Amino acid sequence: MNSLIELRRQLHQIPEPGFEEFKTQSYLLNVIAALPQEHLEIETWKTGIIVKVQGRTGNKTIGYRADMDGLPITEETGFDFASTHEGFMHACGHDFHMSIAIGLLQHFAASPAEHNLLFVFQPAEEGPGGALTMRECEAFLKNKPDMMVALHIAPEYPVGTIATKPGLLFANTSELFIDLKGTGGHAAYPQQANDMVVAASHLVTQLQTVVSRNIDPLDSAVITVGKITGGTKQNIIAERARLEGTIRTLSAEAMVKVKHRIEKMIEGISASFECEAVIDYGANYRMVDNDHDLTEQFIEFAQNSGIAQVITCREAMTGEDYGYFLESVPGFMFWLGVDTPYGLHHSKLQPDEKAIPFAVDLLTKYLKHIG
Ligand SMILES: CC(=O)N[C@@H](CCC[C@H](N)C(=O)O)C(=O)O
Repeated sequence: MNSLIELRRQLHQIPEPGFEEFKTQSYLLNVIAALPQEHLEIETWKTGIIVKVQGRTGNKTIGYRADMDGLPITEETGFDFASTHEGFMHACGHDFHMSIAIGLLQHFAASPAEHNLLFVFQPAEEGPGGALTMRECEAFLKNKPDMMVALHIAPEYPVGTIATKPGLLFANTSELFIDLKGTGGHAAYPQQANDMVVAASHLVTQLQTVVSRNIDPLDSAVITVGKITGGTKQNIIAERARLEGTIRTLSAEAMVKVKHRIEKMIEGISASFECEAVIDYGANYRMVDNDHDLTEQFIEFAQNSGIAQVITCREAMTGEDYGYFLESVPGFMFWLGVDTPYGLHHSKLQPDEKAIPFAVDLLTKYLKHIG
């Protein structure tokens, strides 16, 4: 199992943006090529990989999905195996997700299950959402699974704990990009210009009222503006500003309402600041909707396994393009405890590597059990 920790550390050093996971793909292909090949069919799709393990009877196919991309974060863990890609980091656990998938592949390539297994190494989870097109690719469709399983690391739970629930687990998401264009000018002559830094500041403040004033308090939504850019120099009034953010809702109706309110606010900003305002919603992820029966069966299995603590958790406002797979194949996702004080997308995220052999053990047993 130490080889899996080493593998995770290798992957951790080469985080790459979505659809640019070239080194990651090549590294994984080499690892997979070293496994017993007799029962394997390996195909690539863009920077992703799909590996089928032919089962003993092959009467059904179970998909296992691991995402591959990193995030534009400068790592501050102090690890001696920290990212070698400046400004990029595996800060959402995808190095763990891939390592666990390889651990399962190692086991089942040597000793196939009753049923077929389809390992889906999927690019671009953080954006723009590789699952949406990968679920339509030939390598996936010709072996379309009867059910799918995936996990996500959870910093807040101890190693040995998993958490999930039937039904809604992760939110609907929409990216949010707003471009403002006014008139630039000399800092000393504001009357001749139309300042987009001021317009953007008003807009960010107004956006805070959408959730508090327009969404049913018993429903939930989030609007986060994670990045603002604007202007060119401290003594030049900014001609342009750009807001980049994300919207999260637990219902499709709330997403429609939030977008409607944002559009109205943009009209208002545009009128009051006499500027152009253009909105783009980027990638929209479907909620992760866990199949009731499969999730309950998995919870029961894990509770009886004697190796896992199981928590029935609440839904989270995180997003996952795995929701696209679950739209066409029944299945579920669960949280895997990795016990670190730093949250997902944090530059100091240090998940406990003991979670890797734990997850491989639990899922090996589960994938045999459901055969
Ligand atoms: C688990 C996780 O952190 N997922 C990401 C998904 C990103 C969705 C999209 N790019 C967006 O920002 O809306 C998340 O931020 O929840």
